[in-house]
Parts: sequence; C-alpha cells; structure tokens
Amino acid sequence: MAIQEVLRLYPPAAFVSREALQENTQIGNINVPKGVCIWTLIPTLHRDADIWGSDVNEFKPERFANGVANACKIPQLYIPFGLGPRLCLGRHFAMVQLKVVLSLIISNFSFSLSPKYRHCPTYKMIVEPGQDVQILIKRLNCCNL
Ligand code: HEM
Repeated sequence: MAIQEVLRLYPPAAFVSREALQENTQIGNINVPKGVCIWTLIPTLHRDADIWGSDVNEFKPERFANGVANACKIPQLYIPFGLGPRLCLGRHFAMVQLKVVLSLIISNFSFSLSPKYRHCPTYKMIVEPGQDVQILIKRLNCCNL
C-alpha cells in the first residue's frame, strides 16, 4: 500500500505517449491528426480530486487497503506502469525489488528526514528529488545485516 501510494503521488515515469497512426483519430470531442504524439501526464491523473477525493495530495497508503478498484472512482486512471499493450515489462520485478529493499531497510534501520531536506520533486527524464534526499539513519540493535 505504501509503495502504491508513493507511485501515485510521485510516479517516476511522468507520462505515457502514443502516436495517432490513423487519420481522424477521435478522442472525445478532440480530433487527433495522423502522426501526432499524445502525451498522457500520469501525475495529473493521479492527483485529480474528482477521481481520488479531496485528500488527493495527502500521503494515505490506506486508500489502497481494498485494492486499486476501491481507492478511486476510475481505477484505469492509476497507471504508474503505463497501460495497454505497452505496459511496463518490468513492473512485477520492480514491485518485488521495492518490497525486498524496503523490508530490509525498515527492519534494520530507523530513519527520518534531515531538517536540510527540501521537498522539490523534479522532472529529469523521470520524476526524482530535485535537491537530493538527506536522511538521518540509525542502525537498529536487532540489525540483521
Ligand atoms: C518503479 C519502477 C518502474 C516504473 C514506474 C516503470 C514505468 C514504466 C512506464 C510508465 C512505462 C511505459 C508504459 C506505457 O507506455 O504504457 C514503462 C515501460 C517499460 N518498462 Fe518500466 N517501469 C519501472 C521499472 C522497470 C524495470 C525494473 C524494468 C526492467 C527490468 C522495466 C522495463 C520496461 C520496458 C522494457 C518498457 C517498455 C515496454 C514496451 O514498450 O512494450 N521497467 N515502464
């Protein structure tokens, strides 16, 4: 749930793009000429209050307690790994990796953000911290490493 919520608020891939391959592609009332590239901005979908509710900008992992289908009004708009036939090939691998790494970190260390941390997510090919992430880390006594 925590990973899902992080991927909602800060999807590393900021957009998915598709090229209109046919003449007169119609999306709603918009006519898209052949050859035009359509960018769908993932953070915009993930932060739409009409879909997620008024707490859309809050970090609330529990919104995923009953799955994506119950976390928002239109689950198809939760797309951290894209959608359709070009959906991310590494999505399951990425989720397993994230769970393993996070479990190892939180079972061996306590950590908190340094007062020096400045929150400024930045887009540079992917969405990433704009001024690094300074963290205060303390090894737990029961450290397994
Ligand atoms: C949190 C980690 C990751 C995120 C958020 C992510 C996100 C994405 C997104 C949004 C796309 C575009 C999908 C679309 O156009 O509909 C994509 C494509 C792709 N991703 Fe990932 N990805 C992640 C990790 C990985 C990893 C670990 C691998 C490989 C081990 C991987 C391999 C690929 C490949 C090969 C494609 C292209 C698929 C295609 O065009 O058919 N990704 N990813």
